[in-house]
Amino acid sequence: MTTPLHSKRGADLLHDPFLNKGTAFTDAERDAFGLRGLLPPRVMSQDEQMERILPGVRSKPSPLEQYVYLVALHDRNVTLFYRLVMDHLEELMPILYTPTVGQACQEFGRIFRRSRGMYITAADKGHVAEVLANWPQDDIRMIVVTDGERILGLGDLGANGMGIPIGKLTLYTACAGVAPNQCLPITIDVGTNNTTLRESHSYVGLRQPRLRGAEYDELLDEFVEAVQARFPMACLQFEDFGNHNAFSLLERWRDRICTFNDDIQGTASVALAGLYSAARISGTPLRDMRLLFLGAGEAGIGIGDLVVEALCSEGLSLAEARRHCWFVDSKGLVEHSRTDLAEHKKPFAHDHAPVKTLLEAVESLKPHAIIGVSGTPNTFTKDVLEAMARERARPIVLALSNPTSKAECTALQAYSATDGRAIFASGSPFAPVTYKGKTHVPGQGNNAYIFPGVGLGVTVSASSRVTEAMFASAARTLASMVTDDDLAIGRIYPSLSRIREVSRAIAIEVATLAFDRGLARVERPADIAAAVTDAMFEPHYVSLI
Ligand SMILES: O=C([O-])CC(=O)C(=O)O
Ligand SMILES: [Mg+2]
Repeated sequence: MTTPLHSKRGADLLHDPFLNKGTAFTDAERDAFGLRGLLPPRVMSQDEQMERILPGVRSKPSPLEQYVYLVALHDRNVTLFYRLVMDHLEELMPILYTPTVGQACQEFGRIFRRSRGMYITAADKGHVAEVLANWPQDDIRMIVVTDGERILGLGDLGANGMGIPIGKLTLYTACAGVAPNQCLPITIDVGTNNTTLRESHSYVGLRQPRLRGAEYDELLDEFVEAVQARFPMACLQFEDFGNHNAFSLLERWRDRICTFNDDIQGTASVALAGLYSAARISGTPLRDMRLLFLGAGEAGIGIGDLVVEALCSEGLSLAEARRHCWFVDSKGLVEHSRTDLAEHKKPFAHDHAPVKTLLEAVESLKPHAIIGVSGTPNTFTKDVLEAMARERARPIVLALSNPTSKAECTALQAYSATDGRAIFASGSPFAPVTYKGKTHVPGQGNNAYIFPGVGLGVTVSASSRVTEAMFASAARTLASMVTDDDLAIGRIYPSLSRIREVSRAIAIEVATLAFDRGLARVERPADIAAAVTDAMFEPHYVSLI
């Protein structure tokens, strides 16, 4: 008699999405686990199941309906879900991630079926540890947490923001093979200031205004400490917090626990990689580029800081490096005479006369790149793009705001206003554009190229910190995987079809850094690359007997 790998039988087994195989349970498993009669008789292979499921997804009339269908598949059979997603990543990523995940958050209450992840609320203050104790798995390695205040570029969606941690963790597994049962999405519900949402009948969160100030800080402190106690090996990723809290939480915790902020650091890393690739096309190296950001929030300042770090490592002084980065926020150019600047913008306030608009800033500064991180669509107007095209042979245009509806311009707008000369990438996917007989393939400058690999490297090494050096290294690794063929079609990132390869390469670099810097909490393996590969989850059914 072999001992079963778990104690579940019968209907309990079928209803456990991590163990369930549906019609793929073998005859021997059906006999051993009391499944006889509970399943239709034909035993199917995973390939045969895929042949049934994929047309099912494709037959749905809208991306949101496809999302709902895929979530239902995940709820009953996690292995088959990941097999499907991994084999059809380019097709399904826009459903499970940006842009559709944005709509899924907006409609979260309406499409809500089975709960996933955890909700910690303002009402749990003083009891957060007890709530976390309710999670059924102990060995959690990756947590993505949001408080829903700034979901993509869509603003305050309160507890409905849960779609984002779920979507990010889906990519951890699909793109990097972080084990799905070691992932935990968490929403901290401190209320919402979105009154329309709060009053709507389908809203799932607390119906109260957001906690602010000391009460918020105390709850978050309690949360982080409770996470450390309950899941000491977990990496805690902050996602889609409002600017103020995002910066202050990162400052508070980055040197004390294993944590990072994806919107600040992950986005920075993917943008830096894109600039390295764009330099290969334009012939102007990063150290000679002037960058103009639209938006001076998490993404903008995060990118600025990482660019500065990269330039300093090339020998520039801090002051010189900062002068490569200019920012326009909602009040105009960030410059010395401004008295209204938030702390995080001040290092980038240079000497310049006041300028009100992006167009004037482009005309005055003649940047090599404009980087849209404002969450405001249609801000890279025809005038702005034409001004870029006048000054630069190959203007770099990064419209990074998500979802697609918030992009600063479309791919077609970028190419047509610059006579096809723009080096364009966007946060959310755009289809290829054929302009004057040439087909341009926009790259997706999304932190999805970065965080899964960083997370895998951190888990394999059980790193106690996530460092800036890891994001700089991830950017270099990502850029090194961009081929001349990619650049020839205008794509400054590798094809999404290579994202597992990319994530694996990043993970190896990140884990190596953790071991080299003494941050790892496990013994150094003889072969780090092999250890990373071994750690990657594969969505194959394992025999239960
Ligand atoms: O989720 C994404 O697509 C990228 C991101 O972090 C954001 O826009 O907040
Ligand atoms: Mg985000």
